[in-house]
Amino acid sequence: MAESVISISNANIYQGNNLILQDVNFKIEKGEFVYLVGKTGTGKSSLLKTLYGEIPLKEGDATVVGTEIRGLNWKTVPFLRRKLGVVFQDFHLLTDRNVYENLRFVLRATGWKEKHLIDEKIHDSLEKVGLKGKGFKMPYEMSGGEQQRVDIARALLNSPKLILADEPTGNLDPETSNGIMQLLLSISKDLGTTVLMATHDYVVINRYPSRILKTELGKVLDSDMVLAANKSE
Ligand SMILES: Nc1ncnc2c1ncn2[C@@H]1O[C@H](COP(=O)(O)OP(=O)(O)OP(=O)(O)O)[C@@H](O)[C@H]1O
Repeated sequence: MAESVISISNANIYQGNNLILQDVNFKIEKGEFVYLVGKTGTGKSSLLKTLYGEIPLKEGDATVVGTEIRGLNWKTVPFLRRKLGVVFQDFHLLTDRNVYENLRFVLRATGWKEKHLIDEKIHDSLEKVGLKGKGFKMPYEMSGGEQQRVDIARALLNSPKLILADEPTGNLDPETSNGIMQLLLSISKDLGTTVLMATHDYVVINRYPSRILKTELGKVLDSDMVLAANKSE
């Protein structure tokens, strides 16, 4: 039987007291690449934040890379964060330190202490995103595309089984977006990493078609379910 990396059932997603998404049900298996689309304000980020433990899950159940999301607290969230990587639209890099120090900061915060292991992980991650030897660069010395690659390198540091990406190409020109998409797709294909990626970019989706989850009218719709329903008609 396939191994679900994300399994969410009967979940209601809130922002504070506001119900944003109702009765959310889907599974994502190991190695899948899935888009999350939907009009602005329909809850894509809220869903991702719930999956990485930034918004508490109050109703329903979800298991993400083997961790039960309901009932997570500030003590248990770091265990979840070590098993997944998050990629943001606006990179979230620390602007006062170079790339190496940005990555080292995350490794230290997730419990790594030995310098040679830290150096090895940073080297490997930068190599995977095509930035080998660029650890000395300051974020402001890099293009948007390069900063997004650093953000992805940071997400890869702990060899995660899952990457949650929130509009990772949202601030990039089409050619740079294309490079970032190819990188994310190769991470999914070559490393077997599951990727759930929120996007507005239908050019990207048409170029690299894959399963789509869509937030609409307070629900999450699943292209796999639509295909299955059409087949059985
Ligand atoms: N911190 C917050 N506090 C209260 N409400 C919020 C907060 N962040 C978002 N919301 C509200 O939650 C709803 C869903 O927002 P969310 O950011 O999840 O949508 P989205 O689909 O990711 O939008 P976008 O495509 O613009 O990023 C919106 O109505 C938004 O106004």
